[in-house]
Amino acid sequence: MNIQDQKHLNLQSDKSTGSLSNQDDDVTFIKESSVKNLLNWTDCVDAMESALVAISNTSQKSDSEPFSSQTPRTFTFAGNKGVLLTMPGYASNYTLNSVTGSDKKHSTLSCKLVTSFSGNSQLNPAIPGILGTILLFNSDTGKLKAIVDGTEITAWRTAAVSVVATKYLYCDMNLKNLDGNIVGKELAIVGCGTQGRIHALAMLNYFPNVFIKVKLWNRSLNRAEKLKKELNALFPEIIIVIADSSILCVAGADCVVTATNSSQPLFELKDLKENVHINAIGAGTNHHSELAMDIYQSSSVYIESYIGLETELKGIKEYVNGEVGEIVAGKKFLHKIENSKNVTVFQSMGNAIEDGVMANMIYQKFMKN
Ligand SMILES: NC(=O)C1=CN([C@@H]2O[C@H](COP(=O)(O)OP(=O)(O)OC[C@H]3O[C@@H](n4cnc5c(N)ncnc54)[C@H](O)[C@@H]3O)[C@@H](O)[C@H]2O)C=CC1
Ligand SMILES: O=C([O-])C1=[NH+]CCC1
Repeated sequence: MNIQDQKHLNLQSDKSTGSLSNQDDDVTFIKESSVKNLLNWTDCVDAMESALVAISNTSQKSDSEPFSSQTPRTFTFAGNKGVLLTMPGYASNYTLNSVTGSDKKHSTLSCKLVTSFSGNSQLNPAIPGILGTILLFNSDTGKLKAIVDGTEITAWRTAAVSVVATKYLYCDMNLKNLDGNIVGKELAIVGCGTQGRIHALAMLNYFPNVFIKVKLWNRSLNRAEKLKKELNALFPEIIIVIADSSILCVAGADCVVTATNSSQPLFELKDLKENVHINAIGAGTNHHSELAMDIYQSSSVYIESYIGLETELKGIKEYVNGEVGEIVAGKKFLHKIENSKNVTVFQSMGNAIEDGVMANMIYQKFMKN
C-alpha cells in the first residue's frame, strides 16, 4: 500500500483486541505535492495574520475573540546530527478570511513534529534540512482527523509571517497603502537556502512595485547563483546582484532577511543604513546569533510569542518590545527608540499556532476540491 497516493487512511479497528474503533471515520492524509498545489501568498499571509493575533491572546476573555494556548516546544537531540522538535498548540475563534470568509471562525488543535538536520544539504541528492509533519485533531473530541505534510508549510509559513512583520513593523514606508507606484527599495537576502529563497519569493510576490533591487549573499557562491538565476527569470524588471560578503549585502538595503545557520553575527549596527527592517530567521547556537548584540540593543524588536522568549530567546529578553500580533491587533503602537537609527527587527523562531492554522487552511482547501 502506498500511503503517499492515498487521500484517506481508514484506521480500522483491531477486531482481535478491540483496541481501536475508528471504522466510521477517515484520517485525511495530505501529501507534500498536494500541499504545494494549495499554497499561495494571499491565503498564507492572511492566515498568518490571524495566527499572530491568536498567539498574542492567551487568556480567553470571550467566546468570539481569537485565542490560543500552547506550551514551549520540546527539543530531542539525535546525537550531534540533528534535533526533533514537538510543537503542540490550540487556536480558537480565528478566521481564514481569504479561504472561508470572515464569518466562519475556526478552532484547531494540532501538533507539528519537525526535524532539523543541517547536514542534509550535503547528501547526494540533497534533502531539506527541515522536515515536518503536522497532526490535526478534532478540537471537540481530540480525535485525529488529518496528517498534513509540514515541510513546505514550514517554509511558506515562516516567510508569510515575515511578510506580516514587514507590513506592520517597517516604519519607512506605509506598505498597506501602496498606490501602485514603484517605491524603489532594496532587499537583502543573507543566506540563500530554503528560507532565503522562499523569503525572496514571498517579499517580491506580496509587495509588488516595492523593491527595485535584490542583493544576495550565501557562504557558498553556487546557492546564491542558483537563486539569482531563478529570480532573474521570475522578476526580469528587478536588478538581482550577488554580494561578496554579508556586510556588503546589507549595506544600503532597506529590508533585510537573514536565514543561515550562523552562530556568529553576520553584520553589526554600523553596517546598516537608517530605517531598516530586519527579519532574522536562522538559528545557529541559538535563534538570535545572526545579528550583533548592538542591533538588538538599539532597535525596536518584536517576536511571535512571549512563550518562546522565556525558553529560547533569553539572551535578548530585555530588548524585546512586544509580539507582532499585539501590533496587528492594535493593542500596542510600534515602539520608537529615541536617537537611534530607527531599525526594526522581527526575531522569528517559528510557532506551533502558525503551523496549526496553516495546516487547517490547507485542510479546508483540500476538502473543498
Ligand atoms: N524562524 C523559523 O521559523 C525557522 C527558522 N529556520 C532556521 O533557518 C535557518 C535556515 O534554514 P533553511 O533555509 O531551511 O536551511 P538550508 O540548509 O536550506 O540553508 C541554510 C543556509 O545557511 C548557510 N549557512 C550555514 N551555515 C552558515 C554559517 N555558519 N555562516 C553563514 N551561512 C551559513 C548555508 O550556506 C545555507 O545557504 C536554519 O537555521 C533553520 O533552523 C528554519 C525554519 C523555520
Ligand atoms: O518553527 C520551526 O518549525 C522551526 N524553527 C527552527 C527549526 C524549525
